[in-house]
Parts: sequence; structure tokens; C-alpha cells
Amino acid sequence: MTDASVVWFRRDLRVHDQPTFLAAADAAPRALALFVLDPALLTPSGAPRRTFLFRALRSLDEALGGRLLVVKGDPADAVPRVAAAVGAATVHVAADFGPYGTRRDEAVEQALAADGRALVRTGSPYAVAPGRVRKADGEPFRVFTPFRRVWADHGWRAPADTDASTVTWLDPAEKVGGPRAVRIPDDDPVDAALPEASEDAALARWREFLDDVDDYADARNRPDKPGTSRMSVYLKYGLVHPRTQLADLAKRRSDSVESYRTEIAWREFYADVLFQRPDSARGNYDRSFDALPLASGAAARVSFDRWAEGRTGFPIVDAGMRQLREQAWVHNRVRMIVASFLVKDLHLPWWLGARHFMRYLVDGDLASNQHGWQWTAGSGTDASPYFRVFNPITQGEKFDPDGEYVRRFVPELRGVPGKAVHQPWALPDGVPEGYPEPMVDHKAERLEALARYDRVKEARR
Ligand SMILES: Cc1cc2nc3c(=O)[nH]c(=O)nc-3n(C[C@H](O)[C@H](O)[C@H](O)COP(=O)(O)OP(=O)(O)OC[C@H]3O[C@@H](n4cnc5c(N)ncnc54)[C@H](O)[C@@H]3O)c2cc1C
Repeated sequence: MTDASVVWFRRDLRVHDQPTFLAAADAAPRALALFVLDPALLTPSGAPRRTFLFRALRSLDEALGGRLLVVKGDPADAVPRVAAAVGAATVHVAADFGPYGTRRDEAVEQALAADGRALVRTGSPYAVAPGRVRKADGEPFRVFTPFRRVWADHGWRAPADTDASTVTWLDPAEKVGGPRAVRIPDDDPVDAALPEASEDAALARWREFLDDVDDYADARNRPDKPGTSRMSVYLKYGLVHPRTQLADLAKRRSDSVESYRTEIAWREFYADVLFQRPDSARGNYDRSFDALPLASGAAARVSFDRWAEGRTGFPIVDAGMRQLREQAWVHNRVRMIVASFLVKDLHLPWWLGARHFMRYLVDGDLASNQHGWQWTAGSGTDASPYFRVFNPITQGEKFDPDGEYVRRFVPELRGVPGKAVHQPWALPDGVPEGYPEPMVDHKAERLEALARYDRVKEARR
């Protein structure tokens, strides 16, 4: 047994339900807590995610008694140097299954091994690690419903009983050599109001949601109501683990509890799909969609900008795009509506919208985002049929029946009462001043989308 190990935090910025702590405490009497600011991840993250991360790191550092060592650089270089500096035989992590994380961890593992040290993976950000849920023939699932069944049958461990005192943390100041410690960076300027970034805040929000969980099945599709858990950002950074949520849900029984468990399963399904098909982060999961004719050129850029600014003239779309800027979060129903509009009304590639979301969302998660977009575009697993084009007017009237959601985010329409807000062009005095006319004729673009889809059908023959 060596004197010290290293716990390398990545997407698990918490002290409770931390299997890596148990593994580290088994391996050595003391451990160094490490976070590596990796430019390869930080640079493409938008300001909301960077700022949330920095705040979560400050909070983790506090929970660890100020003993989090933060360094900057390529982990394949930084992690082995830190491990060598403290004489650690093992570096403990929760496994990462994303395309970049998998490659990074292999590189770190090799660099450690060259020096006689080991990367030890314990657990992952998921209840069931990607790759575990398979069909009877050993193949991965391409469809959600059977995945969910086998996922639930597979089951998961109980939460790990840990807190900050499970491990005796080394004071990074004692460490000699290795990469230089850096301060956790100051917040990037963000316009959006972000949720509090701490494990305590995550658990408090979860307990608050549990009090109302029985309303979830009815309320979850209503962007005008606070009916969803808002846990996505906490799951993204591992301020809570889904195992903790699933254990709490197991104590209850209702349709809403079942419905929430299913949403957690969607997150796990998309992580599994991305693990099986890392190429689907950048291109169509269903390759026949490569034949879809897409809008391009100057006019397409103007269309994209109007969508991104929330100035399409379709109120529910504009409210969603403005919620994205104001809150760095958008309700799931509205994510689908704005995504459908970009892809099927403007005929733009889904990956442009996905990139925009990753820049502005605080919960931006490659697996859920790219596959949420592909579900809407029709090019993903389980895709909604391409011919089902979301109508932004009827979607608005159905899911924001009194127009409250639109009025909250589109000030130009605050004077329009009730559901009339979803069709401002039909008001007796016309579109209120300052708000744009619809940028397209939805009926015509729907037909255009279907005509373009014929090319995909031809490619499949
Ligand atoms: C185009 C598009 C892009 C999306 N991008 C992201 C993203 O970047 N990050 C992200 O976490 N989710 C993404 N989603 C999924 C979903 O919209 C969000 O998880 C949800 O809105 C988060 O709010 P909540 O925590 O209140 O959700 P709740 O309704 O309370 O759901 C509970 C949890 O289940 C998971 N979940 C719910 N719906 C989905 C789903 N459709 N796919 C995967 N997981 C789900 C999330 O972890 C969520 O926190 C996207 C969906 C679409 C259609």
C-alpha cells in the first residue's frame, strides 16, 4: 500500500454517493483531490457552463476543507505528474463514456502505466454504465422502449455511503513538484441567471421536487408551469448522482414516479447510444439522412440568426430562444418545438442548432443534446417520424394554453391576452409594434420539408 492515492474529479463534483472515495480510501490512507482545467473542454464550453463549473468547483473545494488541487493543462500530462509528485500508485475516477473522455482517459491510463501507476475506474455518471444494457444477442439497443425495460431489469447499486470525511485529504500545499496549482478562475460574464452551483443546492432542489413529484406526469409538458425538476444541470456536473434519485423514487409509487424514472432512462439511453456510436455526435445517426438537402449560403445564415435571436415571428419559438439566453435552460417541450422549427421550417442542419444549444445551455450535455436534436430531426434513434412536423401555433396553444409562457419571455407581446398571443398576426390591429411578422409560411415549409425528405427515402431504396 502506498501512502497516498489521487481522486481526480471530472463530472462528479460532490462528496455524497461517491464510490471513488471508497476505492481511494481502500487503496491508501490519504488521497489528493484533483481537478484539471482542460482547455480542450473549457474552450468549446459556453460562458454559462464555464461559470457554473467554476462555482461548483469553489463549492467542492469548500466541502473538502480547501484541499482541492486545481491545475491546468492536458490531463495526459498533468495527472501523471501530480500522481508522481504525491507518490500515488492509483488515480481514482468515475468512468467517462463520452467520445473525448474515453480517448482522454486512455491516454492518461497509458501515461500512468508507463510510470507503474494505474487509473482505477469506479462507477460512472450513470445508474447503469453505457455498454452494459444489451439485447439478448449482445447487440446494443437502437430503440428506447426495450432499452428501458432491460435497463430497469438490470438494476443499479444503492447510493454509496460517503461524505467529505470518507477520505483523509492531503493538503495540496504539502505536495512538492508536479504541475503548479492555479486559482479556480473567476466567473465568465454571463447574462443568464444560473442556478446555485453546489451539492447542497442540488440536493435541496431534489427534495423540493420530490414533494411535488406526483404532479410530474401532468405538469411536465407545460412550459408555463414549474412542473419539471430542473435537475439536468446538477446531473450534468454530478452534483447529484441518478442513483441517489432512483433510490428516493423507489420509496414511492405513482404514474409520475414512473414517468420521472423514464426520463432518467432517456439520459442513460442517449449516453449508451453515443458510446456505441461516437460519430453520432457530429453526423447523422441514420446515415440515409446524409441525402437530405439542406439550406446553406447567406440566406440560411440570416435565417439562423433570426432563430437564434428569437425573432422568427412565431411566439412559442421566440419565447424558447429567449428563455435560452435568459436562463441558460429551456423547457423540454420547447426544446423540441424550436429544434423542429430550425430543421423543418428553415431546413437548416440540426448540428447548427445543437452547437448553439451547447454554447448557451448550462445543462449542455453532448449525448442528450445531440440525440435530442436528432430525435427531432428524424435522423436519430427512435426518431419522431420525419413527416410529423411540429406546428408552432398548435403546439403553443396546447402546451401554453393561456399564453403565459410566451408573455414571460417576449415583452413585445405582453399586452396580448390569453392564447391569442400565439397568432399575433391575426390580432385586429395586426402584429404589435416591435414584434416581427412570421419569417416563413409554416404550411408551405412543412410541404417543402416533406419534399426534401423524399430524397432520404430514395437514398434508403
Ligand atoms: C433538442 C433537445 C436538446 C436537448 N439538450 C439537452 C442537453 O443538452 N442536456 C440535457 O440534460 N438534456 C437535454 N435535452 C433533454 C431535456 O430537454 C432536458 O433534460 C430537460 O429539459 C431538463 O430539464 P429538467 O431537469 O427540468 O427535466 P425533467 O423533466 O425534470 O427530467 C428529469 C431528468 O431526466 C433527464 N431527461 C429528461 N428528458 C430527457 C431527454 N429527452 N433526453 C435525455 N434526458 C432527459 C434529464 O437528466 C432531466 O434532468 C434536450 C432535449 C431536446 C429535445
